[in-house]
Amino acid sequence: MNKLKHIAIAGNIGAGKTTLAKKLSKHYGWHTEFEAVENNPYLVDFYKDMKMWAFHLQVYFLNSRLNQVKRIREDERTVVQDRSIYEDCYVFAKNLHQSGNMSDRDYRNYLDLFDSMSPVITPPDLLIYLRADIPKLVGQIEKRGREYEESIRIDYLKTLNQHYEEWIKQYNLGKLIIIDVNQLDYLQNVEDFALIISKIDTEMHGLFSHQR
Ligand SMILES: Nc1ncnc2c1ncn2[C@@H]1O[C@H](COP(=O)(O)OP(=O)(O)OP(=O)(O)O)[C@@H](O)[C@H]1O
Repeated sequence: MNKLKHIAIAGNIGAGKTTLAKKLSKHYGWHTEFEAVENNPYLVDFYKDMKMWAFHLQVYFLNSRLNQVKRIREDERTVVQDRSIYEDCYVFAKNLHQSGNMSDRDYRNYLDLFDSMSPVITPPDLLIYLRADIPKLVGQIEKRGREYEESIRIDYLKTLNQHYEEWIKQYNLGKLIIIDVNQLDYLQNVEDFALIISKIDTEMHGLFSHQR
């Protein structure tokens, strides 16, 4: 059996990471590490003015995610993490730079900081990427009704999705499961959740599980 100690769930805003992390935690008895959303001192300002707050927010997320990675490593339990540190850098920061919301010098500064941190970043044993198209993301963002997310534009979600696909195509730091969640409702539908469990069980116990 392949022991999984650190599982990370990756995916765009509204993909359903938190819901899945909670369900997996209940099913397997895994401990959870969630994103610090409510106490985030920059998120509300960032959505009002991305150009002004992009760098501050990215540094905040990078630090908070590094602390998560350290806690997970020190924890004896198996932990499921809601979003990996790689997404902050290779999806969100990259997207903000390419869209002109983060200047060249801020982006270089950020990448240097990420490089300096990289010796202490350990990748998850298993990464579960939730792939979702724009209508699904929009539907779920609307459903949860966070006021500060009302200003999110379709373009922003689209370019994030493109960066997600580029990143996942070359991801080779550990086991990877890609789940297309467009037609799934693993919160309400037992069969949909069972499908995900069977994929994870295959990685843990399967004859054909392999290191990518
Ligand atoms: N590195 C980042 N750069 C910019 N925004 C970020 C970053 N990381 C997280 N966020 C923002 O923080 C908020 C919370 O993250 P998100 O909604 O993706 O998590 P979640 O609530 O766990 O999502 P899910 O619906 O998949 O459970 C979102 O508005 C998201 O855009």
